[in-house]
Amino acid sequence: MKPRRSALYMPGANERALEKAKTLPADALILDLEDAVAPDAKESARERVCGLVGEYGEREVTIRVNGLDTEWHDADLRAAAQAGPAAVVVPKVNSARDVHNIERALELGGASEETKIWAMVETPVAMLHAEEIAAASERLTVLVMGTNDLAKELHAEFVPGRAPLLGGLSLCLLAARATGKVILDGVYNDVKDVEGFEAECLQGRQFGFDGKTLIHPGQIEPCNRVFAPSAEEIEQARRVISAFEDAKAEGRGVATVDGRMIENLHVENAQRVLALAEALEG
Ligand SMILES: CC(C)(COP(=O)(O)OP(=O)(O)OC[C@H]1O[C@@H](n2cnc3c(N)ncnc32)[C@H](O)[C@@H]1OP(=O)(O)O)[C@@H](O)C(=O)NCCC(=O)NCCSC(=O)C[C@H](O)C(=O)O
Ligand SMILES: [Mg+2]
Repeated sequence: MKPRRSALYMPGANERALEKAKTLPADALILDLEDAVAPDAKESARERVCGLVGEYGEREVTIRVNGLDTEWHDADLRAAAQAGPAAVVVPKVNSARDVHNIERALELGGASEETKIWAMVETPVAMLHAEEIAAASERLTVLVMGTNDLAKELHAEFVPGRAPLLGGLSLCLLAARATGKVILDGVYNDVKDVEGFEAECLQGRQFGFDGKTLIHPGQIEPCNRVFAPSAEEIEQARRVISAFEDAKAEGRGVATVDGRMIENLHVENAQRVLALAEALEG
């Protein structure tokens, strides 16, 4: 299991941030050529970012290219295919056909099979097509929520608890789980609001997201903490597995731990918790 608790965006035009990220403990990095880069800096940012892909050690390094309907998209994908990041992050993916076009462009650009597609889902159409997007390709491994664009398109307001966005978040989560893909939550814009940020991480985790996308180094530590299993959860997972093993040895398919029923499905959850804990240790 590959931990994706935290994925930090870095503007591709910001040399200082790109340098600083070499020492930041985010699980994944998203070198951004889209929203955070002004039009007249797109080409220099593309060159810089593609040259930096190998500079961040073990972490998963991805490149966010410009959207399919922009003048920069084709050149971004060609350059990314050659640079060989862990994934290209493509904004505003709206259909299976979009995914197929990205896949074809990567193949034509000579991308290695190791370079995956992370599709950003951030429009009303994408919410309604989430399953076909997620299922469109084996190369597509991760869905990434774009909650700023989604709120804009919905004419929704940002409110604590994100009630206006919950329908879209749920549809994308259902699509990710139905197709066996990883899914990352959207960004939290107020980089000074630590409490609000942590509450949103917790909400994302409780919903079932695998991790969250971030915009500032200060968001990494709380995000990694919230999305990692706690010592109590690890201990509980071990107890669940052990109680079920004992029950099975006695010919029973059900056990209890602290008065709660344990069946095979709870064991699968416990195994997932332990797998993530081990991946984080290792
Ligand atoms: C949000 C920011 C503009 C805040 O910038 P600033 O006020 O300059 O931050 P600080 O002074 O607190 O920075 C402290 C140090 O940290 C470095 N830094 C800041 N941000 C990053 C980063 N993202 N990665 C790496 N390093 C970073 C600064 O350089 C300072 O370093 P030092 O000088 O050594 O102390 C800024 O944080 C920022 O630009 N964030 C990223 C914005 C971004 O990428 N936006 C696009 C992605 S989000 C998106 O597109 C949403 C999605 O599509 C949707 O629809 O929802
Ligand atoms: Mg967006």
